[in-house]
Amino acid sequence: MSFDLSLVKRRGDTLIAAHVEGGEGVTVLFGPSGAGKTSVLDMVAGLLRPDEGHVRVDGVTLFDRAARIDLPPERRRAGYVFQDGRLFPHLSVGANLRYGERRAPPEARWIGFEAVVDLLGIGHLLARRPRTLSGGEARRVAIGRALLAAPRFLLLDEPTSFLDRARREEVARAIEDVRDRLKLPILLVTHDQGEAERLGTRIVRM
Ligand SMILES: Nc1ncnc2c1ncn2[C@@H]1O[C@H](COP(=O)(O)OP(=O)(O)OP(=O)(O)O)[C@@H](O)[C@H]1O
Repeated sequence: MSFDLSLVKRRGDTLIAAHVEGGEGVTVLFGPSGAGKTSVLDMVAGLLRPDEGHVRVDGVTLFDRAARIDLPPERRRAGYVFQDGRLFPHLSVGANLRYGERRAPPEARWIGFEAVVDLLGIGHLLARRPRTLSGGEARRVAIGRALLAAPRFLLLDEPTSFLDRARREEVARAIEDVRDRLKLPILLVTHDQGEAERLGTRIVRM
């Protein structure tokens, strides 16, 4: 089992609740704007504290309110790809990727620079600055940077939003490759039904 989540959080007037028991592959959080999908990713990453519940990934407890366990984000080892990518604008693509790699403790590294570059097809972009990339290229680089930090699991927040059809296809294929070749547990947020069905091994409605 990969994700075992039971989360309750009140934010303003909204009560966010999510229950996920997933196997391998991609678990999709699907639902309308404001349902709390990004908040769930933040709780799994350790950026937002749930009011109740637990977060377990591959049998490791990252948070358990009752047992008073609350690992800090850096010990959870999430590869969190935010909706806007958040590449460093002043660094080249290659330097953005190397930044991810430096965050990984050497003994934890399980994938190398060349393997990530090949998997995501970004070798021709290494010298470029983020502002010169297309939306799809930037998303693939952000996924690459997250992978190089040797995550135990990936959190992808609306990875194809604000992209045109061709770029959506490019990013969806990259996620399929990560899913099928790396066997990393992935929690992915979308409000696009087609994308949920295409990428999700299972869909959790919120
Ligand atoms: N910092 C905050 N303080 C108070 N309420 C917040 C805060 N951030 C988000 N919320 C509220 O929490 C709820 C869930 O927000 P969240 O961003 O997790 O939803 P979402 O499903 O990811 O939405 P979207 O698809 O629009 O990104 C919303 O009602 C939102 O208004």
